[in-house]
Amino acid sequence: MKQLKQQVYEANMDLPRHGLVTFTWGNVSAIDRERQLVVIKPSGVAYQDMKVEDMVTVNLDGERVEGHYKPSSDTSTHLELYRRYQQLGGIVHTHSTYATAWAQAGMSIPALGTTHADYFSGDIPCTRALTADEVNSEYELNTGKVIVETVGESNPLYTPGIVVYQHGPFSWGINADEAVHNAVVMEEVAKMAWIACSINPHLRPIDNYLLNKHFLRKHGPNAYYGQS
Ligand SMILES: O=C(CO)[C@@H](O)[C@@H](O)COP(=O)(O)O
Repeated sequence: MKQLKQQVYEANMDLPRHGLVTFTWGNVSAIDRERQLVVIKPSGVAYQDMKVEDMVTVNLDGERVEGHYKPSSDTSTHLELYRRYQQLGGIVHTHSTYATAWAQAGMSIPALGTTHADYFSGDIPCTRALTADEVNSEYELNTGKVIVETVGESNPLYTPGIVVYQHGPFSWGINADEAVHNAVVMEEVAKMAWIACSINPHLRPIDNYLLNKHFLRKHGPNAYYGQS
C-alpha cells in the first residue's frame, strides 16, 4: 500500500499544479484490485499541508482500514464507481472552472474537435439532477449511482469523465495518473467548447468519421499513436 499511497499523494498534488483545484475542492483516489482497498485523499486538508502518510485507506464498503484522518467526503462516490467498473484504477473529482460551468449549465460538453476526440469517444455527458430524496439520503453514494446510470454499460474508458449536474466533473482512468490526465483534458476541452460556442452559436459537432479516427488512433486494438 506504500507505493499506492505515494501515487495517490502525488496525483492529488498534481491537481493544484495543473490549476484544477481551489482550496480543498478536489480529490484523487486509486484502487489495489488484488487487496480490494482504495487509497484516497483526507477530507478538507489543505494541499500545502498534505503528506503521503495523510492518505487514507478504505475497503470497498467504505470502512477505514488505515490512516489518521477521515477520508474525502466524496469517498462513497468513488467506491460506487470502483464497484461497478472493474476497468477503473483511479478516479478524480474537481471543481475546475470550465467543466463545472458546463455542469452548472446542465449541459453535456459537446465533441467539437479533435482535441476532444483524442480522449473522448463522444460528448462528455451531464448526469440528470439528483432528486431531493437522493440528496437527503446517502448523497455521495447516490452521486455515484447517477454517474453509473449515465455511463451505463458502455466502456467507461471510452468516456473517461462526466459532469454531474449542478456539481462538477469526475474523471477516471486505469490509474491515478491517467485519471488526472483526463481531468486536465476535460477542463481544456470544456474551455475550448465554450469559446467555440461563443464564436459561433450555430456550429455543428465534429463529424463522426473524424471523431472516430482520432479516438481510435489512440485507443483500442488498432491504436497507432505514439511509440509503442
Ligand atoms: O464537492 C465538494 C464540496 O462541495 C468536495 O468534492 C470538495 O470540497 C472536496 O472535498 P474533500 O476535501 O475531498 O472531502
